[in-house]
Amino acid sequence: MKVLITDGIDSQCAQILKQNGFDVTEKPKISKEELKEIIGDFDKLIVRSATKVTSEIIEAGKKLQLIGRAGAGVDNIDIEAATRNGIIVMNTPGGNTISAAEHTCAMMLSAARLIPQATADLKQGNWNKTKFTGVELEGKTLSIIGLGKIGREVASRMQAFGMKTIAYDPMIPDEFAAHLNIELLPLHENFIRADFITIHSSLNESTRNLISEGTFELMKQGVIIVNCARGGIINEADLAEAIESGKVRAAALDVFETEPVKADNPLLKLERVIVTPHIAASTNEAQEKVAVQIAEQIVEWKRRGKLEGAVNASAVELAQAPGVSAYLALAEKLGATLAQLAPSQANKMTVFTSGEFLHKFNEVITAAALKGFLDVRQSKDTNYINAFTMAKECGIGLEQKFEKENPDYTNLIRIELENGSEKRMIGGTVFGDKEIRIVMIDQFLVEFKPEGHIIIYNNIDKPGVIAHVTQLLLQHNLNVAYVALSRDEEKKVAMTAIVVDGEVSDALLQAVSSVNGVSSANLVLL
Ligand SMILES: NC(=O)c1ccc[n+]([C@@H]2O[C@H](COP(=O)([O-])OP(=O)(O)OC[C@H]3O[C@@H](n4cnc5c(N)ncnc54)[C@H](O)[C@@H]3O)[C@@H](O)[C@H]2O)c1
Ligand SMILES: O=C(O)[C@H](O)COP(=O)(O)O
Repeated sequence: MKVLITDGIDSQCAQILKQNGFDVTEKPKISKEELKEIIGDFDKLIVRSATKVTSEIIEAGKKLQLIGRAGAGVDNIDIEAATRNGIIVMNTPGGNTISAAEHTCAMMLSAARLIPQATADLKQGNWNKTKFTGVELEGKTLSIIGLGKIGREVASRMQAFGMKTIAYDPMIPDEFAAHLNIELLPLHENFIRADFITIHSSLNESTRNLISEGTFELMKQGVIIVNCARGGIINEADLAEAIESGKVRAAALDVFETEPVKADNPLLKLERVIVTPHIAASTNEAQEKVAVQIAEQIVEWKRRGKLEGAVNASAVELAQAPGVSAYLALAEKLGATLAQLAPSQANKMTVFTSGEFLHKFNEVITAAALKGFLDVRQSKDTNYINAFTMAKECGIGLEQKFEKENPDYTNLIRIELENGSEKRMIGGTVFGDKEIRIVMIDQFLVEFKPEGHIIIYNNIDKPGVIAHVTQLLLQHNLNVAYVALSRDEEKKVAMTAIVVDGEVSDALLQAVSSVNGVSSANLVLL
């Protein structure tokens, strides 16, 4: 319950958290050295864009469970490192959308009409009416790169100015854009057709340097460019050149490759560039909204386990769906059982789900199976956030498959683990709401509750084997809770799972393995 708040986050954030029993420390101007030194004491960190939550900070945050971003962009947080360490990263979608959209429109109008330059000039005592001749927006084509929450708000506002809106966003369907009166076009066509371009995508590997030397060549002479999304999406050196050459008439920038922007940045020296210091979200309204939103999201998560705004925890979000928890418990047990049955070198896992209900939970079921498996196989903590990264780091190849209906079970989870030629398989289901059962191991159909100390062995199907084994259990004073027997009549082999009421010693397991006809005996602890 210890939360560290850095950057200037509205006081309502701390207030709400304190009212809900959190122990809050506010350090608005913390250095990266101090952050590294103290982060180990906190389980939650809340930031805006100034604090760089690097992998170094994340590794130092031994108790960290959650990094909250009071805002939209999470590019100042090393999501990969957070995910590897099982830490939830959440932002506040929508909290500052309107402010950012309004700022973008203001920047576009200012760039078109040279308002900041004219203001500065007039304040110096001049009266230059011709120097500040601008361009109209009416009838011009505006290209929106990134048609997310802010992009859409900008579109509707600029349509009111009579602009034609086109856009590029690989995640948005044509019909959705058409419904907003926006024509979705390939990226290069946006560049070719636009009179104005505004950027509203996140900064990611596909958008870094999205606008650079080669793309300026495609653009119309005299295009106006606005970036209130993220520095790094437009290559600053190339933009400076394009402005100097006249290709770009004007640029309006709220964000920069390096922030705070350095005084010698060539863009700052260009008359046709207008700039603001990353303030698109800096309104009283937006700051209140994101502060309250992040605090409430954290309280909801802690109080009711409800996860909202997480950017790296889709499996955790799915795990909250009604009816799925018993299947997750089952998947963990199946993973843990397989980890104890299969040879240690086995490294290719396939998780099969069948049944209509399980279809949409494939991902979280796989995360649960991996958690169960890795909890047994390795010492690091695994959770639904880092399960996939952990599996990759352990060299486990992973496949998820959805099978057709199983004739015997409405919903079934099966996991296969392979090691070259050898393959082990385990399957289970849930009876009613919460009765979890293992129902198959390899080719054998069984049925037992995966709980406690379980001896599982294969044997030649002949008289006397079970009698011999139960004799050994008696000698070790062990009560049998449950026995599940199954056989492969064709191959004349059998499999037995015996749930016992106490601990199984190595000596007993060795003795069971040595019983005539038993080919392998394993102890499974669940
Ligand atoms: N300057 C500021 O103060 C300020 C304020 C708020 C948001 N932002 C930034 O604005 C951006 C948009 O925020 P939002 O809330 O609308 O986010 P959003 O997630 O709603 O929208 C982002 C959109 O970008 C799209 N996208 C991803 N990769 C793309 C690509 N290669 N090409 C085109 N589109 C791509 C996504 O599909 C998504 O629709 C973010 O970068 C955010 O950090 C800046
Ligand atoms: O992504 C965002 O939300 C904006 O860039 C705002 O950043 P800020 O919270 O540092 O103003």
